[in-house]
Amino acid sequence: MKKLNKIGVLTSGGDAPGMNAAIRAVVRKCFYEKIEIVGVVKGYQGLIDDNIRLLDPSSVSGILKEGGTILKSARSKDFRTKEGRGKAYINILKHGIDALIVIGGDGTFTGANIFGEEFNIPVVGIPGTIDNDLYGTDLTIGYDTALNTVVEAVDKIRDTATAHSRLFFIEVMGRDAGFIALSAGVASGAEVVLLPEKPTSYDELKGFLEKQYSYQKESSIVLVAEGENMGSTLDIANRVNEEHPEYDARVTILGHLQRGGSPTVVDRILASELGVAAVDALLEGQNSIMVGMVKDEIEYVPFIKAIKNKKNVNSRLLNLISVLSG
Ligand SMILES: Nc1ncnc2c1ncn2[C@@H]1O[C@H](COP(=O)(O)OP(=O)(O)OP(=O)(O)O)[C@@H](O)[C@H]1O
Ligand SMILES: O=P(O)(O)OC[C@H]1O[C@](O)(CO)[C@@H](O)[C@@H]1O
Ligand SMILES: [Mg+2]
Repeated sequence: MKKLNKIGVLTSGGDAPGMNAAIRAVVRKCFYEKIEIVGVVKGYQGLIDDNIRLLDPSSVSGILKEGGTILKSARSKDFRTKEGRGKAYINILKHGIDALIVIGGDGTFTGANIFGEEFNIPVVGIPGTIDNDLYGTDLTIGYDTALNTVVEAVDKIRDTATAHSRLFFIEVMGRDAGFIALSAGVASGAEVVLLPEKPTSYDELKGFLEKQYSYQKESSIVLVAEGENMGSTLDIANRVNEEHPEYDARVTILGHLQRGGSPTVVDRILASELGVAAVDALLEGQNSIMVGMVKDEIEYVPFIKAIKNKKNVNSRLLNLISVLSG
């Protein structure tokens, strides 16, 4: 195994609270192990554009509690091309980088897997995405903070919904995954959740809502994952209002506020553990793997498994929504 003298670290895809805590852990662990560490600014695009700078323990002072990412993030189109990845590799050689740590989601790991195979450079991934849609880790960095943000917002909407006896459709993030909608739904007492993993028909939804209305509930909340199957949340709510004007339905789209804010304790600890584990993995000669946390143990999960294997939504939680919404 080639000696590790210099590691590069980057954040990629949607930012997630706790990415900074992970960067800090990687940088401080490298210092501890006497390995040089450089930060790549703006994800894979920064590798292509040679936007690379030296980091030291003081460059990560005070960032543990900060949302966003000091290294910035990007969704790089160029990295999807062989030519772009070729440019990235030239810059890796230019800076003498021996291995990469990438912090991001499924897309980031897909890119890392291709790059590692093309150029034979060791890459280790740290799961950082609010979506929690990676197999091989119980939680991804940022998910817990996003959940807390969503629940705080839904609680507030519940106050006004109850005051006016209204139905609210609240859209949360999750292009392809319903983890945020489901867990936040249980934690905020949502009456219905709409998830991409469990397609619901309009008639089923109508049936749920009619049942709720017949109970004379003070308010009802439908938490909608953005990737659910029925189309736009506004269209669903408009149709419901046309057929049932008495529900007086309203729509709130929580949007990007879910990605910001200071990370929770859970995310800070997870990010610190996985940041250190990623450097350990490289020192052990690991390659093309994600470091995950399963039942409080660090696991090395091949990128291909983390991306391709399906992490199932918790059917117990789904059942709770219908049992407890009465
Ligand atoms: N097939 C691919 N080939 C090369 N690079 C890829 C590929 N898929 C994704 N990437 C790179 O990874 C970046 C991040 O992926 P993506 O935008 O899907 O976000 P993500 O890592 O899944 O995070 P999140 O879902 O939380 O936003 C892409 O912008 C692109 O640069
Ligand atoms: O607006 P952007 O940055 O493209 O990101 C939106 C997407 O990113 C995610 O938040 C994940 O980071 C998805 O749930 C969402 O669909
Ligand atoms: Mg993703």
